[in-house]
Amino acid sequence: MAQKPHVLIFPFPVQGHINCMLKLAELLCCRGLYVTFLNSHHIHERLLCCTDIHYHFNQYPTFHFETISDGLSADHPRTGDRVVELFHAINSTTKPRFRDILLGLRSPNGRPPLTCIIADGIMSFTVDVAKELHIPTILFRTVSASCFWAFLCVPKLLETGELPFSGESDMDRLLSSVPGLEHFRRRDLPSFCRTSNLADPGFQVVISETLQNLKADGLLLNTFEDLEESALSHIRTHIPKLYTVGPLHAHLKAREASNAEMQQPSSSSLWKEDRSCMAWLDRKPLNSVVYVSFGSMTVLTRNQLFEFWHGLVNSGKLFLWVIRPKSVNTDGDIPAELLEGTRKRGYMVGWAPQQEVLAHPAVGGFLTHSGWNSTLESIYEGMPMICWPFYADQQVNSRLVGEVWKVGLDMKDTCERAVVEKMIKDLMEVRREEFMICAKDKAKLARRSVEQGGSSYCNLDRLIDDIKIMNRAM
Ligand SMILES: O=c1ccn([C@@H]2O[C@H](COP(=O)(O)OP(=O)(O)O[C@H]3O[C@H](CO)[C@@H](O)[C@H](O)[C@H]3O)[C@@H](O)[C@H]2O)c(=O)[nH]1
Ligand SMILES: C[C@H]1CC[C@@H]2C(C(=O)O)=CO[C@@H](O)[C@@H]21
Repeated sequence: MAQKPHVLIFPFPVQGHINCMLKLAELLCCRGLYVTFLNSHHIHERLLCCTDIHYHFNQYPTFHFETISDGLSADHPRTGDRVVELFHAINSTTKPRFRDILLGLRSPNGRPPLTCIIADGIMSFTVDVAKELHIPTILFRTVSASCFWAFLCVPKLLETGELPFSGESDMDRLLSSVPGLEHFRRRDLPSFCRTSNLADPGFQVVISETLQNLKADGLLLNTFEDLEESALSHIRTHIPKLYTVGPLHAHLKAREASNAEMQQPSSSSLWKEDRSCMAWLDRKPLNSVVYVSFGSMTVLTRNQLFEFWHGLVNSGKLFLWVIRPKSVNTDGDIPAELLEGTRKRGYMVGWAPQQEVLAHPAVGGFLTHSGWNSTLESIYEGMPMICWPFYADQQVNSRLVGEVWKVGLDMKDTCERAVVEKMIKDLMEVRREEFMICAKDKAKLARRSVEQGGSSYCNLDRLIDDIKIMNRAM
């Protein structure tokens, strides 16, 4: 009889990628598959220091962590503004070492040989290395289907002359030459497209990675059919083997709810969660608090910090704000009215248990950078959003929120205090009803997708069946 399948999961080493790929790993372990999860040394150390992840995964005898260098020094900030350095380091250091890891996993100690790889779609070198060793690879792109579609359309946009555009010119012009991008303006394209220089390294990396994704044996997306129907149907014309299995955090929760033996989900935070904010929320009225977080990679200028801060204080609403260590320079004087407004109505933490915060009855709105995990977590909780995208896919996601799903407001490209104040008042009071109707509707669809018989539930089954077929063919 064939041994159980063994999958190597290899995320790009940043928080937003680790979170959803660990959820996938756990879902596969629940179904009895062997999983080796390949972390960078840096990420792994942070996880060990900030979470009980080792203890949590001990419940799965088929799970195993491996580590590899990301090629950067320990003190590199690994923030969004310096992500190109991470790409270069991975290319020069991680890529050659990845081959050795695969060779070692062909006959690992006490575990079956590798059946296939599920690697991050932004590291498509994995497909080439695996092909050499005759190992199938499914890529997991952790962005929205809509963003992935926008990336796939870049060659067409170049051909029709809609790209490149120079500087900040005519940013509100709607795109018109490519099907599936009708709702998007220039400013809603991934931030890497905001360049007149086609040799720009950020632009080059993401576009060439996206085109390379077509050579994998399949593509996984952390989304669900009812949320991004149009983008998904366009992608399928290029990639028929497409598995939508999201929202993964909810998918795992649903499996846990139906299996009394499974432990509660574990945190995979790279910073220590400050749980004191939960007690603060417990003392606040229903739907009264604006939760503010810009994710794991955003950096703010001092001016942006103060604009947001004034806007929040002037809105008169309660707010819980995550200010990640080293994400902004907070040295120097802080205006007295901000300190006073925060003392009366605010609470700040370095890192929060975000999924629990979004599920808390006191929270009524989310001011977010529109990272894809945060967007899905908010959708799942029926939480309306104000979006201030920082970079990459976030410009696309915030347009989906404001214009396509109508579950909030897109504040992109400004954070003037008056705009922040007005949008908070609109979200929490003036236009609350209209946002809540759409948000509740999307939340219902999200929950249905991960229940037995739902699209993501069935697609995960299909993924596992396909992995079993690969295993038999070995
Ligand atoms: O105080 C906090 C703040 C965030 N989170 C969690 O951290 C994750 C953040 O992920 P995401 O919202 O996707 O943002 P980034 O960390 O910025 O993620 C990167 O990866 C994402 C997936 O590809 C992209 O969408 C983003 O643009 C990219 O910056 C989420 O699961 C949050 O729940 C916490 O647990 N506590
Ligand atoms: C590091 C960022 C550059 C591109 C990556 C990405 C993707 O297109 O897959 C999305 O968000 C970021 O985390 C990645």
